Amino acid sequence: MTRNWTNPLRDPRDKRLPRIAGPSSLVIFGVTGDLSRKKLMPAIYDLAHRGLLPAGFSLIGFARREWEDQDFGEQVHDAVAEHARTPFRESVWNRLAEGIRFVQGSFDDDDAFDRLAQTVRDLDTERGTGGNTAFYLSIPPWAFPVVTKQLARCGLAESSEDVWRRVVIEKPFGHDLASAKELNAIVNDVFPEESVFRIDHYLGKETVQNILALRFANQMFEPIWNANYVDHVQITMAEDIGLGGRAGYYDGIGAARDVIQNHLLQLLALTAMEEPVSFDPKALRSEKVKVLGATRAVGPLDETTARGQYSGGWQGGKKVPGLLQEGGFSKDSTTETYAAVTLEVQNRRWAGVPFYVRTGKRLGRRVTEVAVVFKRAPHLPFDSTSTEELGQNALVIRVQPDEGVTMRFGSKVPGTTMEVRDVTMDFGYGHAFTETSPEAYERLILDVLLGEPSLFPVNEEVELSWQILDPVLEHWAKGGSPEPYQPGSWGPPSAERMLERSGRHWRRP
Ligand SMILES: NC(=O)C1=CN([C@@H]2O[C@H](COP(=O)(O)OP(=O)(O)OC[C@H]3O[C@@H](n4cnc5c(N)ncnc54)[C@H](OP(=O)(O)O)[C@@H]3O)[C@@H](O)[C@H]2O)C=CC1
Ligand SMILES: O=C1O[C@H](COP(=O)(O)O)[C@@H](O)[C@H](O)[C@H]1O
Repeated sequence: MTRNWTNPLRDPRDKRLPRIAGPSSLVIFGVTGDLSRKKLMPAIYDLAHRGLLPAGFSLIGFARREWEDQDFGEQVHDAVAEHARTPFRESVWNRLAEGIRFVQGSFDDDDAFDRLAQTVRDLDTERGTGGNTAFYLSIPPWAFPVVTKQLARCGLAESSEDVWRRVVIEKPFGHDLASAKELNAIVNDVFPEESVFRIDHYLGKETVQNILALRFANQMFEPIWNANYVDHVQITMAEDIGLGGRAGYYDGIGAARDVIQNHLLQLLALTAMEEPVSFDPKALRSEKVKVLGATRAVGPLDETTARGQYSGGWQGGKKVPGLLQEGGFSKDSTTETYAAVTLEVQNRRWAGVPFYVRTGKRLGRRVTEVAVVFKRAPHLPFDSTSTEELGQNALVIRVQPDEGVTMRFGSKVPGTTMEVRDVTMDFGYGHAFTETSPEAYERLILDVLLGEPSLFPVNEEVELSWQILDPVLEHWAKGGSPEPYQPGSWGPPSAERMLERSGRHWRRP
């Protein structure tokens, strides 16, 4: 017997309200993993709490542990208690718990997948899920093909007119262009492209979606959003945490594959693309494909890129290990934890404008931002001493943690002389809105259940992103070890030199 989750106060005709998913269940592979515990299970609870899950919604965990449904339920409970964003409500939890099931097995275990297929059928009968099922592959990238093939073998990948089946694949999708193409072929052999949801959780962030609103809902930015006015763009994703506990995934992958190939190139695409004719998923993706197709890494690569690895030292008053001392990393690992690349979008709008992208672990602070830095005014009718403290105008999209937008420009310093100094004007989500942002995974899981594809990159985007990055990765592969950098710093010295060569500097956000 299932109960309805829908909020009776909601008017289904109100277009501003999020849609509620139809009858369905979600299977998570890798439920004992970091992502599932910190993000996926809490996001499902948050969706339930907001009344956005359908009656009879069911959650199936698949993992190697010898668990019963109840043990898995306890794991979900603990993850929710620790990481959910909405308050814990017994009534919400009880309804969610009714639909929690667990299937024990490993990826090469045919019997386990057959049991999974039976569980999906049982849930349709018991809870009215309609057999509609999304399979979330929150597992190491090497396992994407094997799990996809298992789903095909046991008939779980087959949709029909009445029943949908969707697969959600985490990143990184492949480790270079050739392997991404191979993986796409395997996945598309099993699931039609419209049933494949490749996750890039940055696209689920409000502040990232706001890039398009900022650019295309306003008149004042677009006229100057081009090479005539923009000097360069800096895209930064800095983290202060290290990689303790993540060696199994990260060693051999590194910062560029982990983050630049996906999140940062998506940020670049949204910043640089042309206006889509509509917000229809096809129109949106086609503009992203065009801009990624025009993007190249600029050389000579030993001057225009930088690659580093954090060493041991002091960070925030605490002694922290270097990457080579973190558990599970090989003692001679050449995996980079810092990567910076110079890119150019080779079209009329952006010709000659460098896009500098960088990411790193154990940096000075956690911050993600897109900074569009403008050219200097062609003429300054002031004494040179009056403008000593005037920098370049900039528009900074603050993705996180202090979400908002900053505009930097020169202003007269109050007083009897004409002195101009940089000031900033801020828009902050916390001040401007009473509404809270859903967590990225919450939005994306809901979109999967709704079959709404706009926020998921298509295979062409993934492949073009590898095409951009591959020459850099090949160059680095020839070059030996990454350069060490101090924890709490802003990366290796080569990253500073990379910009200094053109008289520019990285921002210190
Ligand atoms: N963690 C994060 O912050 C983010 C992760 N991602 C992506 O999410 C995915 C998962 O990452 P993460 O959670 O960190 O990885 P973890 O290493 O923490 O988890 C991997 C999961 O896969 C399971 N697993 C591994 N091998 C098998 C097998 N042979 N049979 C059954 N289960 C198996 C593990 O089970 P067991 O416990 O039995 O080993 C575990 O549950 C990756 O693709 C990653 O790129 C994306 C964005 C952020
Ligand atoms: O995809 C990833 O993202 C996280 C950072 O996510 P954020 O939303 O907190 O910015 C990063 O730590 C991880 O290495 C990477 O796989």
